[in-house]
Amino acid sequence: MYFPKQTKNELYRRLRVQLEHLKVPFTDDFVGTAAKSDYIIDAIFGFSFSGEVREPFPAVIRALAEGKVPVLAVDAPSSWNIEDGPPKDGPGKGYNPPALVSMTAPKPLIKWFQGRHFVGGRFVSHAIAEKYGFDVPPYQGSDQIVEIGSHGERL
Ligand SMILES: NC(=O)C1=CN([C@@H]2O[C@H](COP(=O)(O)OP(=O)(O)OC[C@H]3O[C@@H](n4cnc5c(N)ncnc54)[C@H](OP(=O)(O)O)[C@@H]3O)[C@@H](O)[C@H]2O)[C@H](O)CC1
Repeated sequence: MYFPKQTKNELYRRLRVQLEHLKVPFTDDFVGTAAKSDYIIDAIFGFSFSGEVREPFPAVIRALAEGKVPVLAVDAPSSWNIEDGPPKDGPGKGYNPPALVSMTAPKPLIKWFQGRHFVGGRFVSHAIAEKYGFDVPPYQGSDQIVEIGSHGERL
């Protein structure tokens, strides 16, 4: 777990405590640890991301973009704008990870995404989906994710 910046958000503080109790190892060296990893989950930036990538993240985003280790991004490849998609320059230029999982519903940036796309969030009821105007994808059996194609079809 690379978690360089503590936020005041109580949920993230609790997440850290939970991971420590589970003995999940933490690292300050993202680039070195990433190079030795089999897989990376990118859940750094989502809705809150705006502007240029600030320290200490440029090297992290560059390593994600240029590394050979496969990445699964959560909601947004970090450095992408939720509405406008991938950055035209900066450390995230050219970053298009092989897989993305959209929590609850895909975000507008999905238009630019070229890898495998999954939707997760089976906890959303049909009533809530109807209220906010999105489709609940066809989850199979007890699956918590479903793979969705570029035209919204189940794969
Ligand atoms: N937020 C949610 O409800 C959910 C988020 N999910 C996933 O979690 C990650 C992170 O999502 P995000 O919403 O972006 O999280 P935070 O509000 O904690 O913000 C993270 C930090 O981002 C920093 N930030 C913003 N812009 C920049 C920038 N240009 N350079 C560097 N750092 C930046 C911001 O720092 P500040 O200094 O501005 O405080 C925050 O600390 C993501 O993967 C989401 O998809 C879950 O999916 C569920 C719901």
